[in-house]
Amino acid sequence: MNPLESVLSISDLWMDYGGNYVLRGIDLKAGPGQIIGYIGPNGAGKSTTVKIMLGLVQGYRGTVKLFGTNIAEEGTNYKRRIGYVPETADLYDVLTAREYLMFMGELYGMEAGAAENKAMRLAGLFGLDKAFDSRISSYSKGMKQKILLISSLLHNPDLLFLDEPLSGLDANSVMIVKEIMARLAAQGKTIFYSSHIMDVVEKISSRIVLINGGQIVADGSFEDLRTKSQEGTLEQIFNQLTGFSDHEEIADSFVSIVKEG
Ligand SMILES: Nc1ncnc2c1ncn2[C@@H]1O[C@H](COP(=O)(O)OP(=O)(O)OP(=O)(O)O)[C@@H](O)[C@H]1O
Repeated sequence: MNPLESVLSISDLWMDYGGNYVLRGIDLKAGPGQIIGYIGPNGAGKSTTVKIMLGLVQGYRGTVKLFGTNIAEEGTNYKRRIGYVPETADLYDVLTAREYLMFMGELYGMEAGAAENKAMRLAGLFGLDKAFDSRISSYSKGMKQKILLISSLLHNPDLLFLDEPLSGLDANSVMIVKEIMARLAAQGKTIFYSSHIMDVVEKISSRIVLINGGQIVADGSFEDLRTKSQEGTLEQIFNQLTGFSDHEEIADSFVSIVKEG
């Protein structure tokens, strides 16, 4: 198999909800060591693509292969090699971090003691040692996000789906997580990174895939995209490729309505 398709291969992926097409022929292949910035406007179809790959959404047309296996034909074994940080997570927040992470580790097939030990050391590196036995419901937004990141990585997955992984993190933690991602990619992990924070995507992605209206409208390194679009920043490229130039007009109208007596 071509190493550049060996982790993930999506061919002609279509998905509709009651006749409303949200994915229109997505073709995407990825290999080890890539950090793919998967971006697009709200409702473009990013989460739907990711949820299909995770086996959470059925009823699509096309072929999705992970690690060379068609996910429609295999059981759930391939999921052991996947980690996922969802945009909004329902953490079982009556549990403590220790209980939650042990539970997650066991779901991924880890032995309880091994999961506990690894979770405790990872939480310590995120400064969560003192809170490790407190209920997650008492955690701040950033602390919860750190737990999600740990739980996505506990089983050492080869493919990571991260949806706004830096959400709620302070500047120091953001730096740590960016470094972690770069190191994981250097070890051959594949990272699928969805975010609306364009300057971070621009910096950390080795490849950027822009989806609009359920179709891929750009795929390449930031430098490739910049050369093609003749724009300076990823934010400008994003606006150009999604045909958006009305921000000032919309802001004017918004503020004038706000000002109404
Ligand atoms: N279960 C569902 N039933 C009906 N429509 C859905 C369902 N899930 C998603 N959609 C629609 O599919 C389209 C794509 O949604 P999706 O969540 O994939 O977008 P997204 O690119 O992840 O957006 P965002 O940036 O807002 O997270 C949207 O129009 C959404 O309303």
